[in-house]
Amino acid sequence: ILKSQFVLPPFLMWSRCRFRAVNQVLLSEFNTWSKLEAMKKVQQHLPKIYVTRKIPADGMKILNQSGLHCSCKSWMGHPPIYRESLLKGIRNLIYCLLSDKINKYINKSIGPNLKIVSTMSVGYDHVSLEELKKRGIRLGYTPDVLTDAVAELTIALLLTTSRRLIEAVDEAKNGGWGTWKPLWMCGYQLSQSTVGILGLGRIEGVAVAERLKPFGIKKFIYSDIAPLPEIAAKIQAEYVPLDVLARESDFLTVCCALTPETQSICNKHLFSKMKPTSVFINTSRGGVVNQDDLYQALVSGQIAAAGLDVTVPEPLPTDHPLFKLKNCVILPHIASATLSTRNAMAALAANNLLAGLKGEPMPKELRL
Ligand SMILES: O=C(O)C(=O)CO
Repeated sequence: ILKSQFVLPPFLMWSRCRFRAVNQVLLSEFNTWSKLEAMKKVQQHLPKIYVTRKIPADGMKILNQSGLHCSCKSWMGHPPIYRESLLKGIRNLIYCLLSDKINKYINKSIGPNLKIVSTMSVGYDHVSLEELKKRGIRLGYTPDVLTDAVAELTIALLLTTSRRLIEAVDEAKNGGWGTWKPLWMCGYQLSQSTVGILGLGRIEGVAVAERLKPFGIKKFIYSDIAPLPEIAAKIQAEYVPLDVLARESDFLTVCCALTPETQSICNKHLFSKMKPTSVFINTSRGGVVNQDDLYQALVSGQIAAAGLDVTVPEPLPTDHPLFKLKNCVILPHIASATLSTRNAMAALAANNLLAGLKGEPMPKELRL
């Protein structure tokens, strides 16, 4: 009894305290749990943005600071997002890149939830417009902001190819540079030349021509689905059929978008019409060129040289025959790759997405 008198009261006190403490913990846990559940429910109904790659800072900043109620997930891996992750990740809004195929398979697995696609690119050949239209999905893209960067690189690629700069640097490094020789490393000159532009509808064509003009070009000619007199007037370019473009151009630069009409439009028929001194440049999409035909045209001397910033596939396998040719310069799709342009593209794509989320007109929306 003595023992229990001494032992019991503190035990009772302790157990009462313990009960209260446990009760409080349980209560607060219950509160936290119900808050979490409530948050989960709210989250479930929030619009969900899925960003398919680490994007330039300006774009992410706009998404993070939008103040809009939405949940935003990103694929942070360096290689492009895996198809399975893309299918799992996306729900209502996708911020994607030109390397992500948004086609019927994606749309099927997402069902009716997908509302907005915003691509950080001017090209949208990786997106199935038909599928988007069928499902009432809106599409934002990024024209204009990359025009200067693409035009600058087109000029750089054209000069590198026509003046054989890669070959010349290799020769200088590797002991091929002997005494000065009158006909060694001769290339093709821009002054007094005819420049042909395939696709003047996109403003890259005009931007390229404006930059080439100071080189003393004799004549600009262009081909497109139809004459574009207003645009052509800016650079005094003459509209010609495709065959004439091929026949007369000393430099033929491809600026058109990849569409079913332009798929493989640069093929053996076109190359066979070109001069053996002509230089072919493509900074638009690899799909506009039949690469086997281009290879044959280059090895047979049907055309002088080619400069490509785009290929099929991308990346082009390192053992591809085109890499073996000295008269073919291949860049890894870097036409828009300047920091300011990539940030501008990222910001525009973010603003397109947020405008779509608010149900407002996008700054740059493709009418489907
Ligand atoms: O934006 C595009 O479509 C590009 O190809 C970027 O270089």
